[in-house]
Amino acid sequence: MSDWTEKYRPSTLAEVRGNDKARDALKEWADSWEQHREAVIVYGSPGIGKTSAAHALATDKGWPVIELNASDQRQADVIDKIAGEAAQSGTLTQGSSGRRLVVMDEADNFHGNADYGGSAAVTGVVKDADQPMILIANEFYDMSQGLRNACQEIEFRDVSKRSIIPVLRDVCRKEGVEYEDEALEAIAKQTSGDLRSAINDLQAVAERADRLTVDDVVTGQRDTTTDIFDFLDDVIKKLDPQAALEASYDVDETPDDMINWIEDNMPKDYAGRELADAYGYLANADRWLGRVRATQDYSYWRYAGDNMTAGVAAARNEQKGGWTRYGPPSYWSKLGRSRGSRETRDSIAVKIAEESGTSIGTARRHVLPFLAELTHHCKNRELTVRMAAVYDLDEKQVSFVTGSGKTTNKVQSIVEDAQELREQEAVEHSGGAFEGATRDIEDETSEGTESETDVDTEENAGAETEDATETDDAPEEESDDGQAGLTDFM
Ligand SMILES: Nc1ncnc2c1ncn2[C@@H]1O[C@H](COP(=O)(O)OP(=O)(O)OP(=O)(O)O)[C@@H](O)[C@H]1O
Repeated sequence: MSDWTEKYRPSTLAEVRGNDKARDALKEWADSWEQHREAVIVYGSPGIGKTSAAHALATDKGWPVIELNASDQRQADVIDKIAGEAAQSGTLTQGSSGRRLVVMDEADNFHGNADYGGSAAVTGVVKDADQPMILIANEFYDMSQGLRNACQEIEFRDVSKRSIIPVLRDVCRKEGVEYEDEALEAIAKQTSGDLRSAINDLQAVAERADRLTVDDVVTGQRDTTTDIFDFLDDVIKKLDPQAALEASYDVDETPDDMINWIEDNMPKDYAGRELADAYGYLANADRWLGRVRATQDYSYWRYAGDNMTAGVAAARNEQKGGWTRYGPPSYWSKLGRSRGSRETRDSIAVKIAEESGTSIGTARRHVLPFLAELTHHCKNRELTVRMAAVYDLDEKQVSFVTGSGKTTNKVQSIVEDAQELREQEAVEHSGGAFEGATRDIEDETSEGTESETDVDTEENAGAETEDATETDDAPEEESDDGQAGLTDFM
């Protein structure tokens, strides 16, 4: 079955749903471009129609599109060249007033890239561009001030449930899928504003059931991983190195996530020499990913990709068959997929760091996976409540750590109980149960290296040292007052 989000991508602005004001503003920007000649930043959450709107606008105006992608067009000269071409071909073309619409995706990915001249180069291009240019971004304030000042801005908001449901209904009718209204409601609700995910979920459920019912939707988890399972089977068992590499282009995972999937599943089929060789390739891939993080030069992704796909396939030296139960990488499956989940993760790490006196990096890399394991699906409710209380976590954060749905009563009631516990403890003044435990982890694991700088801002670093001294006064074990410390549950 083809991808419904592509099949039903709006082709004209009129088909872009739920963002009428933004849509009109975009049209107005384009119509008046000859007068103001400014670029525009279109920003908002993923999957709400920003890219679609840009392309639909181009169709409506009869402007051919030139696409720039921030992750592979990092260096100033590449950007200059392409923008130059856009400008040039524009003046040579007949019809459509010779205009080209330059669309730059992921325009907020340039930040912190000063060494490469990324942000400055884009700002330069934006100022000099002789063509209408749309920059698409998730986070407006992740872009440099210079860039923001040089552009107009249009915010796309999350698509409301009220706008999502008719889109889903339409797709069902066109696909001849029968549905319960409640099923569509449930999909719209669980994807909170992200229309692309809603359509994806709809398709996933429709592939399993003849008639969509609420039960199908509620029991069927978000089915975004089907592809990766097929892909794992291909890389690990079937394809030659070249084909394995090519197969990876169709998988909707970043190399950072993909390596975790491969690393966790490959040993289920590989053994001995081939296992050792495959790990060698994964180690190479990991080194390249490290270089990407250090330099923000995303062109290195391809070397990481080569190693983790073609390399792993090349390490295979005997026929593989049968069916293997692949699984999502334990902890990583919950992380890093999107900016949203990274932000949630980092917000939790900050709280852990503040409470426990660890660094934010340690909190994220070592404490958080540990908490995730212990509170998995809130099975140990008491412990989950304590965790939520100690770190003052909200529903979103609890659901992130435990992997339980945020809207379930379970998570809500845990957060309520945690709140109560906090209030009680404020009265009793009895210190955090997790402090000793997280400090132990810090002691065992801290290597002092901090290559990721995304959340470790100076402000946070300040908080870190302050809290570290506080924690030193805290007792190592906390169980004597009847409140179990984290270590007591292990
Ligand atoms: N407002 C919308 N109206 C109609 N369809 C939409 C809308 N938003 C999203 N979609 C559907 O979701 C798909 C993805 O949307 P699109 O790529 O435009 O989102 P985006 O906001 O640009 O996301 P990203 O920031 O991840 O690129 C579209 O192909 C379309 O099927």
